[in-house]
Amino acid sequence: MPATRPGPRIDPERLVDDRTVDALCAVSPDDVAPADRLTFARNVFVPLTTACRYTCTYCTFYDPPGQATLLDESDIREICRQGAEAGCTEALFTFGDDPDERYGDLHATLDSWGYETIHDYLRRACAIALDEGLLPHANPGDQTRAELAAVADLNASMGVMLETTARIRAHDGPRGKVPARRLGTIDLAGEMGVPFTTGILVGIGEDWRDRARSLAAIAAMHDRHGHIQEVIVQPVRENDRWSGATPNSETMRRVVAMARVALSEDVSVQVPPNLLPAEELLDCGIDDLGGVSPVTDDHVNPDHAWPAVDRLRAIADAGGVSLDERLPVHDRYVDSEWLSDPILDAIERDDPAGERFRAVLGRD
Ligand SMILES: O=c1nc2n(C[C@H](O)[C@H](O)[C@H](O)CO)c3cc(O)ccc3cc-2c(=O)[nH]1
Ligand SMILES: C[C@H]1O[C@@H](n2cnc3c(N)ncnc32)[C@H](O)[C@@H]1O
Ligand code: MET
Ligand code: SF4
Repeated sequence: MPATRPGPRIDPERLVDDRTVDALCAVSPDDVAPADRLTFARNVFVPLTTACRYTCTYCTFYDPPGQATLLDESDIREICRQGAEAGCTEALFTFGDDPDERYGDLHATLDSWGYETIHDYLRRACAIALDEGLLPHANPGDQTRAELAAVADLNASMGVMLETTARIRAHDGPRGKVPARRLGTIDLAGEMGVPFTTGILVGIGEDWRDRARSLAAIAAMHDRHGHIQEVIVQPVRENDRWSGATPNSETMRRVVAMARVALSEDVSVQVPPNLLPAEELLDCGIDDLGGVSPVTDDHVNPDHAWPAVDRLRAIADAGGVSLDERLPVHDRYVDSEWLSDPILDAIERDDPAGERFRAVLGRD
């Protein structure tokens, strides 16, 4: 049995009352106003390691012990260099949650490189990204305070998908994600003033009340700390490990509208344009299309290619709204209250990367 992941927990049942859930369950797309613009970011996806202590049954990203990959420094540098050359602004570090003791080889390799944990190595990876002219956005799953503190100042923003507050079969067993632990991470990030991305995964066994509760829990986190910059409403997609259907358009329309009503206006509602037809959601309150990559695959959903920016523009045109590029951290967080000196320096520096970052900010 793996040891339970340490760190704070927040019980979602205590955070959200039934009346709020009832009210959100009554929301329909007719209740929301369409946004007047769409934003997106250009990124590279850097899959630091495919080793993971969890085994979410919808996920093909993780590899079992003995088969997991670990990028070395030159791999990381090369991906980032290509991204910067292609005009990207973001290095998205998405990888397995804190690999446990089953992954002996990985820990031996990290040790031989001088790192105690994957979190220590993430700090190095973020430094490489900055050095190559990209802003890091790390998505490392559950975090303790010490782990967040070890990397927060080298990230423009960070994120963890809540997925759902519900207890579902996809997260069952000793290697299942614990919603209270995910909420604990989101809360910690708020306490530490980290601009944060989170979201829900739709269609993994949760019901409508669970969706409402999950969105209301995220809203409660934002009420506490003001740090939620965007909420991703993501449909689960079929793959070799998950044969359940993807949610249909009607479901996605209703859940996006629910997100728009649950969250305050300063929180963006994002849908991933490679996983669903975003055109069908423009009137339900989305205002962001997330990160797309001209260079790398979406390693979590590798069968779903990123659309080109021209395609995003066609989506925006179809809805009669503007399309604006943004940095991984949303504009309203680009100040010294939210960002560390190393990140602000990178944005303000008189070098090609700084110019690229400021040009994107100026366009917004
Ligand atoms: O689970 C997450 N996925 C994040 N994603 C990934 C994306 O939304 C999808 O979850 C994956 O690409 C899977 O299809 C991002 C993608 C971007 O291009 C830019 C930022 C993010 C941020 C997150 C994040 O914080 N958490
Ligand atoms: C990086 C994020 O990708 C999402 N994720 C994991 N597996 C799938 C899938 N089959 N379909 C869609 N999203 C998925 C989870 O929400 C995770 O947090
Ligand atoms: C590839 S999944 C994304 C990162 C992390 N393992 C999580 O589930 O939050
Ligand atoms: S979704 Fe993240 S936590 Fe779950 S198995 Fe995949 S990599 Fe691990």
